[in-house]
Amino acid sequence: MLVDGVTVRYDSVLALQEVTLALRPGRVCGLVGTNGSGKSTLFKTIMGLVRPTSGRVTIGGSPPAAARRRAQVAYVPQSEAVDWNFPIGVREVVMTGRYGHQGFLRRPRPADHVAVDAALDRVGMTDFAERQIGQLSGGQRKRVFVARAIAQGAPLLLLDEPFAGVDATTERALTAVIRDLAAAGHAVLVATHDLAGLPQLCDEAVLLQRRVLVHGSPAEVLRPENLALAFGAPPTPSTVVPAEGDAL
Ligand SMILES: Nc1ncnc2c1ncn2[C@@H]1O[C@H](COP(=O)(O)OP(=O)(O)OP(=O)(O)O)[C@@H](O)[C@H]1O
Repeated sequence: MLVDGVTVRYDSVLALQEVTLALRPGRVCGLVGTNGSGKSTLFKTIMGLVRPTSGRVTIGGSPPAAARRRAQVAYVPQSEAVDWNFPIGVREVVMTGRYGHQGFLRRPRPADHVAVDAALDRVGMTDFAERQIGQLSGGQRKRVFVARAIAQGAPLLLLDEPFAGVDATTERALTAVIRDLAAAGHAVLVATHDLAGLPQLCDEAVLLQRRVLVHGSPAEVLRPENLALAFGAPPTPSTVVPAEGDAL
């Protein structure tokens, strides 16, 4: 996946400026920045939901819309972007990740059910498969949407703040799932505000502030002078260094 010199404007707001980023199979790239720094806009642009003012995105050499039609990219949006009152069960949500595999009639085949069961199992949500999504906790909802992305089997996974509002156990579990997906050859871009968790989660990270301030190893991104560039003031050490013995 290549984001090549992408600039995005919403009327008078310059949300992204000349952003260039390549994601490679088998690697997790963290996306870090303040509120409003353009992270969600970058995801939406990669998905083809927002059109760049200039520059372009290619996924496997194709434009985003074509990549989406071929189920080449899976997107887990921020929770606020989902209508939780929509009457749909957990299993059905995960099955929507299989649409790209089901042809025009969208009739699930045995392989689709196998993929959905495996994905639910992978995120520890098998026991909740028949629940309505509106009856789940915030952390359980995150797991369901990650399961949908897993079931889709897309080479490129985009996760917008999967750890927002989840407890430490769920964050560890989701981190392990994301690492496994990379080990299986997926390219993963994950937005997170959890700086302390970056070294466990990512192979590389990007500091975004409308443009790419730094792109490097987690350790490089976490250098105080780099964080000061993005966040304005040096963060306290506890936000940078994982606590000793914290086996995330
Ligand atoms: N549809 C829109 N119309 C106008 N401006 C928008 C729109 N969506 C986002 N913006 C603006 O673009 C900028 C980037 O927003 P974006 O949602 O991409 O940031 P973010 O890094 O995802 O923030 P957060 O961490 O709060 O989710 C912000 O200034 C925001 O107000």
